[in-house]
This record gives sequence, structure tokens and C-alpha cells, in this order.
Amino acid sequence: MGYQSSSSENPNLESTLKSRFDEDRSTALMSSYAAWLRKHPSALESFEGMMMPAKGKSLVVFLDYDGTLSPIVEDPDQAFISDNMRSALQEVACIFPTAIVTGRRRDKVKEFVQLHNVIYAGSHGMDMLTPVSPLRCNNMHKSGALDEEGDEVVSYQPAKAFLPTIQELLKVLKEKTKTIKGAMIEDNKFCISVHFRRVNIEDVNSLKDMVKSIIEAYSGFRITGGRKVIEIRPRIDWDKGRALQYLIQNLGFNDSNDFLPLYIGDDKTDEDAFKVIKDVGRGYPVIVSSIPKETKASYSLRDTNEVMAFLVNLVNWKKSSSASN
Ligand SMILES: O=P(O)(O)OC[C@H]1O[C@H](O[C@H]2O[C@H](CO)[C@@H](O)[C@H](O)[C@H]2O)[C@H](O)[C@@H](O)[C@@H]1O
Repeated sequence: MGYQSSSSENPNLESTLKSRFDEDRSTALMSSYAAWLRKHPSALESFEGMMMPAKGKSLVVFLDYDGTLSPIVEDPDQAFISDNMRSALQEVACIFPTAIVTGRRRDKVKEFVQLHNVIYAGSHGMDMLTPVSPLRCNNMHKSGALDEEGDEVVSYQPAKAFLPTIQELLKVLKEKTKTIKGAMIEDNKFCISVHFRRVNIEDVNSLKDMVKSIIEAYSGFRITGGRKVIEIRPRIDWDKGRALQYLIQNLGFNDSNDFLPLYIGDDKTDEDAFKVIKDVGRGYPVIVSSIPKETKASYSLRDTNEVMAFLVNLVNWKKSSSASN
């Protein structure tokens, strides 16, 4: 029998095997992504067909923030939106009623986005200011809150009664999680995020257990998950799906068959909004993902660059369909 060298005796063999393994893995990933794409076609590649039913109807645009309008980054405070994305969004919002529905606090996202003609629904829709009159297209870069600017707004904050306990919880979480390096607590006003993106992998479960045991003492709260984040929210029947329904009604579209909701999001919490659109039976739930994922969305976009290209397409589509009428 011939002698067969093992990979540990032969570093070249080891690296050949590794690169073959990597190739095999990326081929497998590519083919599973291709299979997933058949079920959730690219909203860019399907754009023309997708927009056929939208001719003559009002499109209402809903967008998540992190992972949709801004790329995922290590530090949540550095999740800036690019100037190009801002311009695309500004144009979209000039044509279609547009809302950003985010898990973050409303004022924080408004500070990032800096557009005046967009509705901001913060804390997973638990903090909404909706305009009484249509949003203006001038003065897009005003940075103050709508009410401070003198515009009439309707405020909806279904979890207001939880604010004192949320403040108490913030203190407890900040104090207790100090022992876990990299853990970060974000105050999202009506909910709290405990970030573990920068926590050592071996400490993540301890952090999760710690948060779980703290929240067990607060029966009015529940835990949900996002991208390397534990989210703590008041136990009320409200989520991004309910926020979408509220906004549709508030914008005056509820009794009309002539509107189509479009919702683009990347996270588990966006699934509630996808479900509402699926239940309505018309409109466009679009997931942002570069890997196959269990989702209720009908269409997909790979990343924030594709989201931007899609928004630009929307503007051009509207301009050309208006010109041909
Ligand atoms: O509903 P969203 O707008 O998607 O907000 C969900 C959470 O987004 C932010 O966290 C995520 O993005 C961070 C910046 O890219 C990233 O560092 C973090 O790991 C992600 O989970 C935000 O900071 C959270 O408060 C939101 O709950």
C-alpha cells in the first residue's frame, strides 16, 4: 500500500483542501441562493413586470432603516445613510407618500436621514408623527422635528405608559451588562436594544441569559431578536405590521382599492409588515438579503446598493409613465 501523506504533514495539501472546501461551500451557497431567488425574485430584475399592476394606482412606500437604507456596521451610532441614498429617497418621497419604519428612536433616524418630506415611525412603530397636511417637497433638509417646525402633526404613541419602567430598565441593563465586554445598550425610547455584535462569541450566551433573567422580573415586557441584537419591548399588540396598517389608514388610503403598499426591509421585525401586505393581497413585500432566508416577502434585493437602484428605478418609472399619459 502506498504512503498517503496527511494534511497536517503537508501544509500545501492542507491549503489545497481548504481552498477546495471554500470553493465547494461557495458553490453550494450560490446554488441555494439561486433556488431561493426563484421563490423571491429580484425586485430589480422583475421591475417592469412587477410595476404593471401599479399603473394608475397610488404607491405608498415603507422602508426599514438599518440594513435597508444604511449598511450594517459595527457601531450603531455610525450607521449613516449615503448622500446618494438620501437623494434617491428624497426623490421617491416627492412622488410617493414615504415612511421609514424603524426599531430605532424616531429622532435618531430623522437625524441620520435629514429629510423633511418623509414620515418617521420610530421604536418599531410605537412612536409616530403623521402629517395633517401633505408633506412638502421644498426645505427637504430641515433637521428639527415636524412639530417644532410648525407643521400640524398627529402623534401616536401606544406604549407611552411604559416610559418610566423603560427608564428603570435602561439603568438596570446598563449596570448589569457592564461585566460583559462589548455589550452595548441603546435607548430607543419605547424599546431597548442590547447589542452583541462586539461581544466575544463565548460571552454571547451569558449576555442573552442575563438579559432574559432581568426581563423575567418585568412581566410587561418581551424580548425579540434582530441582527446581533436583543430587543426589549413593551408587551403590547403592536409591531411594524400594525404600524403599516395605521399609516395606511392615516394617510387616507384604507378605503381605497387604488393604492399599493411597498415595504422594503431586511430584518425579522419586518416580517410583520410583509405579512400585513400578504394578507391585504396586493402590494410588494421586498426583503433585503444576500443569503437565503425564511421570509414572507415576495421579492428580494441583495443589499443597500440594490435598494438604492430600486428607488431610482421607481422614480424613473413614475416620471416616464406620467410623461406617456
Ligand atoms: O428596524 P431597523 O431600522 O432595522 O432597526 C433594527 C435595529 O437596527 C440597529 O441595529 C442594527 O444595525 C446596527 C448598525 O448597522 C448594527 O450595529 C446592529 O448589529 C444591528 O442590529 C439599531 O442600532 C437597533 O437599535 C435597532 O433595533
